Amino acid sequence: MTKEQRALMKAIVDAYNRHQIPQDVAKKLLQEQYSAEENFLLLTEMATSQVQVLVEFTKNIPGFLSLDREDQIALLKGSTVEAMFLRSAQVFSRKMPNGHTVVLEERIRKSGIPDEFMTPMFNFYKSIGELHMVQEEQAILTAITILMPDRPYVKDHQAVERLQETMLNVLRKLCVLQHPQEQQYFARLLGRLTELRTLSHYHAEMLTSWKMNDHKFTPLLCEIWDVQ
Ligand SMILES: CC1(C)[C@H]2CC[C@]1(C)[C@H](OC(=O)c1ccc(O)cc1)C2
Repeated sequence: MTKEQRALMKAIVDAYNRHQIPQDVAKKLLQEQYSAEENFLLLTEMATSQVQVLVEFTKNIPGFLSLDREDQIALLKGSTVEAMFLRSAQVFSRKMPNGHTVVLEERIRKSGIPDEFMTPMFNFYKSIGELHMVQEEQAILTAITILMPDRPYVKDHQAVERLQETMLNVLRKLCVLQHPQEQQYFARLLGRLTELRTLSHYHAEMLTSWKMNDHKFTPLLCEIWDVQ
């Protein structure tokens, strides 16, 4: 890896680690009681803090702030769901002490999310867990997800493509270094991004079903996902 690539990777990993989900949200998962209403409120708090953390992380991706302003918004709005699932999959499969994972899974299952959404979501978490990504890979893969040139309403495709390509080159080298025995590891990582897209489709349905049951979202979530 060249000096620049190592510097880029360090900048992204530092940003990824600097912006963590506040501990109080994670702690609350263990404390509050188990009513569907309480669970929904906790997931709302979790989603809101995840979006805040993602916005801060994105602003620290080298080159992002020099993109066209409207394209920055388009990328954030288009990638938040996928980046959120990717991050929670990583949190789920690694960071969280075992107790939390079981509790979080329990709360998610009992928060009014339609069952047909549960299976794909937890399958995704498992498939991410099985990859045993190092944190550098997680951080760069998240940046790659955010810098997707084909998001709706992106005007300057080229500029986003150039940034994403730089990240892809770093990730490819990193995968060879970190998983020398697995030839296709890099390809498998990118394959997860395809799986993520199907999840964001389910997510839209999840929001609708919550909306139908008169659940309230926070202003930030309404804004980022165009929910009125
Ligand atoms: C772990 C998850 C990624 C999975 C279950 C909780 C999440 C944080 C996310 O929740 C929301 O999107 C969400 C959206 C609006 C709302 O009011 C509550 C949660 C979906």
